[in-house]
Amino acid sequence: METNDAGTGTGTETAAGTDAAATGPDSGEAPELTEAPELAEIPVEAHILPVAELHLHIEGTLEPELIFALAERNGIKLPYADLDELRSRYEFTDLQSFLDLYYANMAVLRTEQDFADMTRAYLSRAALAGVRHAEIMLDPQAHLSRGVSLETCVNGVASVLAGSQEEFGISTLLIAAFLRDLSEDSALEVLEQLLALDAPIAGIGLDSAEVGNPPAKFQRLFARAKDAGLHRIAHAGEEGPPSYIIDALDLLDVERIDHGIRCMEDPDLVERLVDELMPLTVCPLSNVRLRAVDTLAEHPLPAMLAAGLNVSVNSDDPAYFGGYVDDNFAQLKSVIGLSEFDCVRMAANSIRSSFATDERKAELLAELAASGV
Ligand SMILES: Nc1ncnc2[nH]cnc12
Ligand SMILES: [Zn+2]
Repeated sequence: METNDAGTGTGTETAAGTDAAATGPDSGEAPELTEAPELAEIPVEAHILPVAELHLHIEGTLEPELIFALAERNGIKLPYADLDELRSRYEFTDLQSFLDLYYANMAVLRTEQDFADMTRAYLSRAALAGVRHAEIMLDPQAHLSRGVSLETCVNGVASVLAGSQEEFGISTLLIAAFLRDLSEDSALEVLEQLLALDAPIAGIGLDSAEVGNPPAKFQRLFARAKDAGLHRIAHAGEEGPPSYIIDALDLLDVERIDHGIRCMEDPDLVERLVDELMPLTVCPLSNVRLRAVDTLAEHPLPAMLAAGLNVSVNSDDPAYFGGYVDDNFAQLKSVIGLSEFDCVRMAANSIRSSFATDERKAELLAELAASGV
């Protein structure tokens, strides 16, 4: 088997080849992982609320153990000697410093089996965190640019999502996220390929380097997605200014804003978001690790709740940011004294703001009401 070097992936390449066989490992049945990745330590919580996870990048769930296991299976030489050396890189100064490592580590994802194993690992951990519905983003362009085909990444993830309710008790939807530091033409090309494949996607998202890549760049993409009957979400106001949130609403017609924390700098925008009940998928541990806020104690979430915004708690890239949804809730409780009432309120927000069917939402809200908190 060929040995590939990791560490060269980037979110700034143009989507290119789509033939995994050209650069991937030997074709044929992938061997099962011999060693199951160890789960992160699960905090013992008195109450784990049933929630919907609405902001989750599946590639951001690649735990260090799984990165090493997949590298070994695929004959890829990692630029880290061991787990400790890899973990020592998890000190981020901003979004881009994280994205560099996030894209580099994707080098270990070569086959459908790899994408399936990553997805299964997330769902088994998420079930313990109380996640009962998950809307999962996948970055197809980040795989195409490495020579991994759309079919490989989409089928690998989707094959596990298809059975997620039976296997993990989690209903799921797949969202194709587009890299905003690439061109709109590249995104449109990939969206057309996804539609031609009849890929099981419920919507599109917009992620990667925010500043300098405003929503205005992607108006044709979002119009096409709406035309195709797809849901629409976008990262906005994570590092970018409040005007990016306004433009995501006005120019992209999004149904949810991912992050959105910088809305608090614009009182008129806050009033509008409250009036429109616009969901904001907040990721507290992510914001601290990417230095969007200095400390959890200074996170705007309490002010957002006080303003009446429709906020939910999400994990973003849990393998990189120190925790899953339950960890986010636990730290919010212990550090900023978030009340049980606000936790339940945000759990209900997450369910109501999801793209699940009305029937599934009713089921989950009943489960939340019966959870005894
Ligand atoms: N927090 C984040 N912001 C923008 N793009 C991302 N891709 C993965 N995580 C992201
Ligand atoms: Zn995100």
